[in-house]
Amino acid sequence: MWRRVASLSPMISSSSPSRSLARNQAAFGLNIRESFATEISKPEEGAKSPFITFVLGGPGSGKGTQCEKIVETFGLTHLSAGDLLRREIAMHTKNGDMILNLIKDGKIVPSEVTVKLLQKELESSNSSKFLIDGFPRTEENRVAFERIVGADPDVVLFFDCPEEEMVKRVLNRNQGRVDDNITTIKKRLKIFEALNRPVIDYYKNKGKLYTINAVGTVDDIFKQVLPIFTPFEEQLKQSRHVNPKSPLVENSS
Ligand SMILES: Nc1ncnc2c1ncn2[C@@H]1O[C@H](COP(=O)(O)OP(=O)(O)OP(=O)(O)O)[C@@H](O)[C@H]1O
Ligand SMILES: O=c1ccn([C@@H]2O[C@H](COP(=O)(O)O)[C@@H](O)[C@H]2O)c(=O)[nH]1
Ligand SMILES: [Mg+2]
Repeated sequence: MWRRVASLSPMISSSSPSRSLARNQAAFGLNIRESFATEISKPEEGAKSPFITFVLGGPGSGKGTQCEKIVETFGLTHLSAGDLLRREIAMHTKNGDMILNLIKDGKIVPSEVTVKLLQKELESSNSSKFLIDGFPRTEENRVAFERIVGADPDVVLFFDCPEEEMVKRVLNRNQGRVDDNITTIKKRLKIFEALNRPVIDYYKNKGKLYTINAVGTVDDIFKQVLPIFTPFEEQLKQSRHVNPKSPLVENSS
């Protein structure tokens, strides 16, 4: 579905993003002029663009939980950026130790690393509809994805949750994550406000953002998610659905 078309370096021009954003990113150890040579992919000639949903929200806002329900119902392929990074740690790849140290500290992994992991998953998948969970974390991530992968999201979900609820959920999560402790959570919340808010605002201005009140039961929250995908039903139907219970599966009789 995808083909590599060019290499890119440097990735970000000096004119974007804004100076205040640059200061924010620098404060959290990011280098907005980070330049790297990498491959740009584009959907193959004649192929339909994939349907991409970005799933945003603070730590513990319920992104992963709601993604599971979206997958069950609509058959999108779930790509969690955090899970891909944790897999690198578990597999002791060359970036594993660096990723572990950043995650422990609640910091953002360089765009090149995360975008390449996502790109690999997108390119090797037979699916044409994706839920990209926990990405982009920063404006730099967003620009890197657009330029390297060559795709824009169709939908951006933002799970809006008060900090104290997020902290409570993360501390009760019990999945053995190295970043589920109060010290790291405080850092992640700060980084979320400073670096992810501008991304949320960007998609709001583009009319692509759907804000969901993430307080309530999992099912109540999903009731807000369901109608967001209704206008895309036809588009989502055109690709194969993995779940036979999906309301979007065409009747085979
Ligand atoms: N609506 C909800 N009410 C109460 N608990 C919830 C709700 N949704 C999810 N949880 C629980 O909160 C915890 C965090 O949820 P989840 O892992 O889905 O969040 P997340 O946004 O993916 O977090 P992270 O960014 O840290 O990966 C989990 O233990 C999950 O079971
Ligand atoms: O695009 C990304 C996604 C994640 N990270 C790092 O991983 C942790 C955990 O991410 P979750 O989405 O909460 O699973 C996050 O705090 C970052 O340290 C990243 O750098 N870039
Ligand atoms: Mg998650």
